[in-house]
Amino acid sequence: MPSIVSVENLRKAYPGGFEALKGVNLEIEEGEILALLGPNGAGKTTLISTVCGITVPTGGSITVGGFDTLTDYRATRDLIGLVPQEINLEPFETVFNTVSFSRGLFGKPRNDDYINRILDQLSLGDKKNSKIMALSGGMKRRVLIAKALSHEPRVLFLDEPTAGVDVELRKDMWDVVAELKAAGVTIILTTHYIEEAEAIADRVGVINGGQILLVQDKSEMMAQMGQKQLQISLSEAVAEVPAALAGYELDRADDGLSLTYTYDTNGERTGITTLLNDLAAAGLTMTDLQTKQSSLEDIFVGLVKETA
Ligand SMILES: Nc1ncnc2c1ncn2[C@@H]1O[C@H](COP(=O)(O)OP(=O)(O)OP(=O)(O)O)[C@@H](O)[C@H]1O
Repeated sequence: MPSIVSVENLRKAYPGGFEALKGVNLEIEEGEILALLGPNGAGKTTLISTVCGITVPTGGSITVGGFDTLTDYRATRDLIGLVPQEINLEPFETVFNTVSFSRGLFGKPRNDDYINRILDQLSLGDKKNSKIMALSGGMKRRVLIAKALSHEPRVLFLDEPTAGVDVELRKDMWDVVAELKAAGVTIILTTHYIEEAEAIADRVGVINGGQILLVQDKSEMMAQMGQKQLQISLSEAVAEVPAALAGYELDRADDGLSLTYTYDTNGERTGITTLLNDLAAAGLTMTDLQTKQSSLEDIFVGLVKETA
């Protein structure tokens, strides 16, 4: 699939010298949902702002729909909708006008049918004449999405769409995102929530310290999550893994009191039975066994720790 957004060696140093982006490369495919996962201060908002032309990079280049964000700013900005983290709506304005004005700001001719369609799609149809101040927090977030879609962008950036939102509303937002994807919009969202990335993304990018550490298909991540670990507690510490068990690639704990065996739950055989027999044959006595499923969270925490 062709890239709709292409980010090459992107750098951003803020005045004062702090480098929030340190050479980011990222290809976003048309029609996908990409989740950018990263801890506070990782550079997610800076990356989005730079692609949207709000923040000027100090190095590298970005194209959107083939246009350069610096030399063809207008063309790229027209292709992008941005849903910001903060709710910044005019409280006394109606929902319809809020969204329709936003379209006007992009120089697009008035199109009430289109605005009504997105309001319906976001379940705001019956609120179109309500004032913003009369809406719940969840509805205000939907208005932000409607505003971002008002000029018919092809790419939608959602910056922490469900931060501070309750579980039910979060699921609601996930449904909205899935519907937008079905309507052909490419979606990039930033999130702290690993389960959010797991639930809705096609691909997941992990960002930390201004660098993209990994971008992977969610299904590949699922395959990684298929890995399980068996922790074997021993009655006596071992100084090293016995040579007879070398084939199992066991990890020895620092105190020598346990060994961890990693196996693939998707495989035909786990190898556990033979391992336990070989352990006994090597003269080791077990006091306990524990299994642990590695999750996207483990992968994420491990990656972020490595680069901390
Ligand atoms: N205008 C600015 N001037 C100086 N430093 C900034 C500025 N904006 C952001 N930073 C710094 O750049 C780093 C990345 O910030 P950014 O907001 O992009 O992170 P983030 O991943 O979006 O974090 P969060 O999840 O907390 O929103 C942070 O260390 C932040 O303090």
